[in-house]
Amino acid sequence: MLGLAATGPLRIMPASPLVWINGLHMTDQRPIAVLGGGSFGTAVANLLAENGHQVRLWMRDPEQAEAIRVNRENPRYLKGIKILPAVEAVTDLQATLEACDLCFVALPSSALRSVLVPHAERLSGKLLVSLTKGIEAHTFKLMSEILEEIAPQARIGVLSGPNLAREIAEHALTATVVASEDEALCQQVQEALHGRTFRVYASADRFGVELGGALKNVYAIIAGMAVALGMGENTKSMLITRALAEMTRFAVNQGANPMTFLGLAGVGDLIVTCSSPKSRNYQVGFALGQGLSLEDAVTRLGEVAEGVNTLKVLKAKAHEAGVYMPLVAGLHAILFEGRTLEQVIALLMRGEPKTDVDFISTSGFN
Ligand SMILES: NC(=O)C1=CN([C@@H]2O[C@H](COP(=O)(O)OP(=O)(O)OC[C@H]3O[C@@H](n4cnc5c(N)ncnc54)[C@H](OP(=O)(O)O)[C@@H]3O)[C@@H](O)[C@H]2O)C=CC1
Ligand SMILES: O=C(CO)COP(=O)(O)O
Repeated sequence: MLGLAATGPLRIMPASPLVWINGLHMTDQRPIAVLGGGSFGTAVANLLAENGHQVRLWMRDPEQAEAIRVNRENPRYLKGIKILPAVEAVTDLQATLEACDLCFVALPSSALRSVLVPHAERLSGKLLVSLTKGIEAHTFKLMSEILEEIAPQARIGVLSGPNLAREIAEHALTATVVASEDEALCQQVQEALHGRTFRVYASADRFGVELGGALKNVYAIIAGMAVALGMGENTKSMLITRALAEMTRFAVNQGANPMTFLGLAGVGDLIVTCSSPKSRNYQVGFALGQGLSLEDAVTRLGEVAEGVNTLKVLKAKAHEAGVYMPLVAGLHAILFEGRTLEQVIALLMRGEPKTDVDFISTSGFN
């Protein structure tokens, strides 16, 4: 059986069912796995299928898999989008991992570890690419760090950028970033996903790219809240710009490259998530701004909004690291410390004067 672990340069040609090895094309291409049958997993599975790949879309719920098999649609998470015939909805994770070498992981951050730990041995030597934009509670680990811990013999990367699942599925022109220290992995992911409407850039800053995707969710909650409260465009612009300053300041403190935050996975993803009512984190913020409790806002959404958990762990980590993050502290105070919005706004606006662009310098944590 031919696999990605074969020796020599290996290229998966886009829009072709052929695998190229050392200049020869072969037809027994291994399928690609997408783990997680939510909106993003489904959208990425369709992209891969459009490029000529056989895809195993793994999900835990047999009823949802059956619905996809019968109706060629994911009615719960991506209603109205036709799922291509090359996407096979499956529920046997062991068989999926045995069949595939390249695996995209689109599970919620709360589930990734528990789903994959029982299969740790099977992950050895595979290419594992996390699509998940979250941080593990208690450990503050990013998803690729968890993958690395579970499967030290695997090759690890992340994919992140301004990538609303529905827009990808509807073929809005979209760009993203694959990030890994493993250049060959980046190239393989680019070739597998690059297509007519989806462009994939590469980066070696896996930590920065992944952190950007996780952090921006918190600010999207704030942006949604601001819109629900009828705040203007000046406010939105101030929020996004100061959010970028704050997240970059934190990321630099943690060892990321600040330049990454000027790219698609930094400011790009921050803009789309803070501007679009299609973002689930924005929707949670909007509901909070309408007066719903956090619990009701999350229940009404019924989908993953990673920013809520990220807020909790980020507030604690920023405190521990001594990084100034007033927006994170303010949202945390409203959601978990019983402060009112008015109190927090007053505190933020009347804080001591600061310098504008201060966050690139590792010494200027103000
Ligand atoms: N949607 C988007 O636009 C984008 C999402 N992402 C990231 O992708 C990740 C997944 O989000 P998304 O696809 O949107 O999520 P959705 O809310 O659309 O779907 C969640 C999926 O996760 C499954 N799931 C939940 N818990 C478990 C578990 N314990 N074991 C197995 N499967 C589980 C759900 O299955 P079930 O129905 O059985 O509960 C469902 O298939 C998130 O980290 C998100 O930040 C990244 C970029 C864009
Ligand atoms: O990450 C996303 C867009 O890039 C999706 O954001 P939400 O999880 O808030 O929907």
